[in-house]
Amino acid sequence: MPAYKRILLKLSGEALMGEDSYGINRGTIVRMVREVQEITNLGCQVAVVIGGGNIFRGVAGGSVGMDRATADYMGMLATVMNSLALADTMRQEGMTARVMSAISIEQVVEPYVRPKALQYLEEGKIVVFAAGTGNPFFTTDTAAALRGAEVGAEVVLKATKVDGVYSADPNKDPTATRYSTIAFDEAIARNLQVMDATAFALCRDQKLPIRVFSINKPGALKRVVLGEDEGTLVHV
Ligand SMILES: Nc1ncnc2c1ncn2[C@@H]1O[C@H](COP(=O)(O)OP(=O)(O)OP(=O)(O)O)[C@@H](O)[C@H]1O
Ligand SMILES: O=c1ccn([C@@H]2O[C@H](COP(=O)(O)O)[C@@H](O)[C@H]2O)c(=O)[nH]1
Repeated sequence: MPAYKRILLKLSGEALMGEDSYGINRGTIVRMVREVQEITNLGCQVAVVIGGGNIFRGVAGGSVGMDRATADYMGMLATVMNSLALADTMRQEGMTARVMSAISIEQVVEPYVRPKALQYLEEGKIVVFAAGTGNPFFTTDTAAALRGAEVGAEVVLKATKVDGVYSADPNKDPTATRYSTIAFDEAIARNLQVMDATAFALCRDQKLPIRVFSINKPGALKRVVLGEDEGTLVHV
C-alpha cells in the first residue's frame, strides 16, 4: 500500500544527463521512467515537474550578459523539452502521460488548466507540468511546490543527485552531515541550498512536506512512496 494517494515528483533536470556532459541520456531517462512506473503500479497518482539544468539555466554561464528574464524564459523552454522527452519515454514504456505548460505554446503542448490536471490525475494519467511557474526569477523547485499545493499532493518528492539535505553542500564540503528530518524554518535559517527559499517557504505555509532523496539510488522512489525511511524529510 502506498503511503500517499497523490504526490508531486520533482525530477532533477541535471540528473537526466547521466554520464554525459549535456542533454538527455537515453538509459537514464528510461531508468527514471521505470521507477515512476513502479509507483503508479502501486496506485499512487503522480504529477511531475522536471528541471532544465541539463540544457539551460537562466543564471548559468551560457547566459552571461543576457537579459535575466530572457535567459529564464530559455530555461523554462528547456523544461518543456525535458517534459516532452519524459512523456514520450513514458508512452514508449506503456504509460499514459499528459504535458501541461505554464507558458502558451499550444501547438506543442496543452496549457496548464488546473481542473483538467486534476481530472487527468483522477484518471490515473501522469501529469507533467512544463515551463516551471511560467515566470522568470523562479525555479522548477518553486514550480513543484506551487503545483503540488494546487493539485492537493500530500508530499513533494525531490529526486535529485544527492541523497538528502546536508548541513552544507556535500559536493563542496566533505564534512557535511545529512539530516534525516529538518524543519522548514531551520532549512531556511541555515540557507541550505538544496532547494530555493521560495520553494521551502511556500511548502511551509501550505503545510506540504518535502522529501529529498537520490534519483540515482535504485528503488529509492518506491521506498519513499511506501513510507520507508529514505533521504531527508523537510517538515513544518
Ligand atoms: N545543504 C545541501 N544539502 C544537499 N544538497 C545541497 C545543499 N546545498 C547545496 N546542495 C546542492 O543542491 C543540488 C540539488 O539541487 P539543484 O536544484 O541544483 O539540482 P536539481 O534540482 O537536481 O537540478 P535541476 O535544477 O536541473 O532540476 C545538489 O546536487 C547539491 O550539490
Ligand atoms: O518558474 C520557473 C522555472 C524555471 N525557470 C528558469 O528555467 C531554468 C531551469 O530550471 P531549474 O529549476 O534551474 O532546473 C531556471 O534556471 C530558470 O532560468 C524560470 O525562470 N521560472
